[in-house]
Amino acid sequence: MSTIKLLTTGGTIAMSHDANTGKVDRPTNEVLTGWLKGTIEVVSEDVCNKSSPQMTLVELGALLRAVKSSLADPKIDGVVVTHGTDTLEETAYFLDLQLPPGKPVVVTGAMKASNEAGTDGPANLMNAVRAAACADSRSRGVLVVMQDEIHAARYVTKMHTSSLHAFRSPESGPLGWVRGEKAEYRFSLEPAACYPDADVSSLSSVFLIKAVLDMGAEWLDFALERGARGIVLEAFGQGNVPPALLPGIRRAIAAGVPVVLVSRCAGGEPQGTYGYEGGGAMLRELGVVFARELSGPKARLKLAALLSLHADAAKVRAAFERP
Ligand SMILES: NC(=O)C[C@H](N)C(=O)O
Repeated sequence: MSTIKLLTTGGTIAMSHDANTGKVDRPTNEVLTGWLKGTIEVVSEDVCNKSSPQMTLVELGALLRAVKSSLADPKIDGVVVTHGTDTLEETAYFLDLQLPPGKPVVVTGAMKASNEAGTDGPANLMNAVRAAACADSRSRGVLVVMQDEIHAARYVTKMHTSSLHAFRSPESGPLGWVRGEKAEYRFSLEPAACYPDADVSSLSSVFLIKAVLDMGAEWLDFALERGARGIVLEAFGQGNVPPALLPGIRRAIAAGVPVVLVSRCAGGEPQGTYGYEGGGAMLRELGVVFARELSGPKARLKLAALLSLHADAAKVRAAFERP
């Protein structure tokens, strides 16, 4: 029988709904071990007990250490992390960036509290444990299991505020499904670069700025004044911004602050297609780095990881141009 390490961090999967106040609160990770009794060998450890908007680099650091030491234990075949869904995709990608290929690591959560009718927590947890116990889940990067779908941390995103089918991968679709007791994969990903020695502690100095219609360069200037070490720009469509942003982008690049561009669109990759003022072709010429399929929050994590490794402009570009 496989042995899976369950690392709990809180979130709705560990919360209950209070009928008197109508609030979902009071995380208690014990509920998780109760659901799993007798189904598979699971050893659990509470890393923290927070809702996911409250997660910080302190908890992420503790989680990474707990995952690494679990993976190093020869008795452990795979790891499942339970997490609140709001920032689940960031934590899953944070782990993905730093864990080399090997034993499965699966992140899951729930959209409904543990005592709500139709709660998805038990099924999500069961499926995550099954996926982690499956040898075919090895070396696929960190996986996210919600419902019976298996997603890549690199692509998955929370697309709905409350639906049980909130997690989707608009660019790739799920990699596979948990059917019965087994994980079945339909697609494989190109292996992504991994940065085991990275340290994302500079994350707060990597600013994420969203392009909106008729905006000016103030947010870029604000970021530079606040000592930004990197800027991720969530641009329109194929990678275009309002022309008024251009002076701010030029100032950032001249100051040695990398500007990494992602798209506001949930699917597709930004490209240097348009040659007009503010278009992607012009941004490329200015030295803006295009981040392929990553979302803004994930590109921010990757840029912080690269900065911690003292990556220069050429290395930042090369790292974002491949998965
Ligand atoms: N469904 C959830 O887990 C949402 C909750 N606010 C959290 O992220 O902790």
